Amino acid sequence: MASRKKKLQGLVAATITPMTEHGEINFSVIGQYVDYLVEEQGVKNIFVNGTTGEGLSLSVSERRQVAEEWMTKGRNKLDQVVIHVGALSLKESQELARHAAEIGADGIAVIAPFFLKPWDKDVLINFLKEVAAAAPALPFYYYHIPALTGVKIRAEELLDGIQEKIPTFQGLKFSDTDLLDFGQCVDQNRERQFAFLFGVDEQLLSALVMGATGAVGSTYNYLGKKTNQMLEAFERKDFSSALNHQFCIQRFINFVLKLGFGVSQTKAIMTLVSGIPMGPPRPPLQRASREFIDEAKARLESLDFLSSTYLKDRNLESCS
Ligand SMILES: CC(=O)N[C@H](C=O)[C@@H](O)[C@H](O)[C@H](O)CO
Ligand SMILES: CC(=O)C(=O)O
Repeated sequence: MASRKKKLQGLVAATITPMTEHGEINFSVIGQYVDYLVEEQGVKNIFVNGTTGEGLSLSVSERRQVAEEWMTKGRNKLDQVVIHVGALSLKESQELARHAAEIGADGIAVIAPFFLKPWDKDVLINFLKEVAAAAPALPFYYYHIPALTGVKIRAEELLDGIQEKIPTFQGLKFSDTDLLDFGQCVDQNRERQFAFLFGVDEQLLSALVMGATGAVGSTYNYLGKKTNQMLEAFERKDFSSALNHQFCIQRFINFVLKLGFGVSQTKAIMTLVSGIPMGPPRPPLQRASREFIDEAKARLESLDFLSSTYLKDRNLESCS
């Protein structure tokens, strides 16, 4: 049985893996990154080596080192560190799961294998079970991201009876816009203490209404503070101000989505907002264009997401 420490709640930043200009991992800024998340964004949970962290583009050895560095630098500062250990090779995934347990992580998460794919629920559960069994004391989260894995097995179906197969199952990270599926995951598991973590940042408010207990996302790296204000408004049942916060966040995300938004752009935006150099992404991803950076910066400023004194006197559609 997994050690039932406190349930993973609130915002979880999907960490970026900082890189040098030469494409090597830049471990030296991770300590600063932890402080930035905690102090500037009010975010104390992280999800390491996921989509945003380019986990699948790193070698197993790099993934181990990145996880270790976050554990070391996060000690006594972060609440929970969840390590994504999904891989195409079950062996590698198990190795990473065992390693996460050894270094004292708070949980592991796994995506569906996406090259030779599981074709139905039982096949997928069997794969996940083998990974979970390699870290029998760690809470296990299934990371549902069908648009990227191509594995479209509904989460609701997967969760049906999952605890009998995977005793350490503790929750779901749901990165999809199907709120029927998400709502049914919550509705059908009310008796269980699962964490329901939503992963589409621009739609989080709707997921909160549907019962989300928290959220994992890339934008919480730099919009954590803003999103926390939305969570607080929701908690005190001030839905109109929660909606204002969500619309404000949407205006930014909508803007960058139209320019073309992914991991490379997340790295550029985080560099801009935090001042911590995140570096380029690893191929096949390409660094964000100069035009993207300039436009994103102007937008961040106009929404008052970037502290900029010179803009203060202008007529802003400020969100604060
Ligand atoms: C595909 C992807 O990376 N999704 C992220 C998490 O799952 C989100 O945090 C998005 O980056 C965010 O919602 C913006 O679309
Ligand atoms: C967003 C997210 O959860 C990830 O990057 O894996």
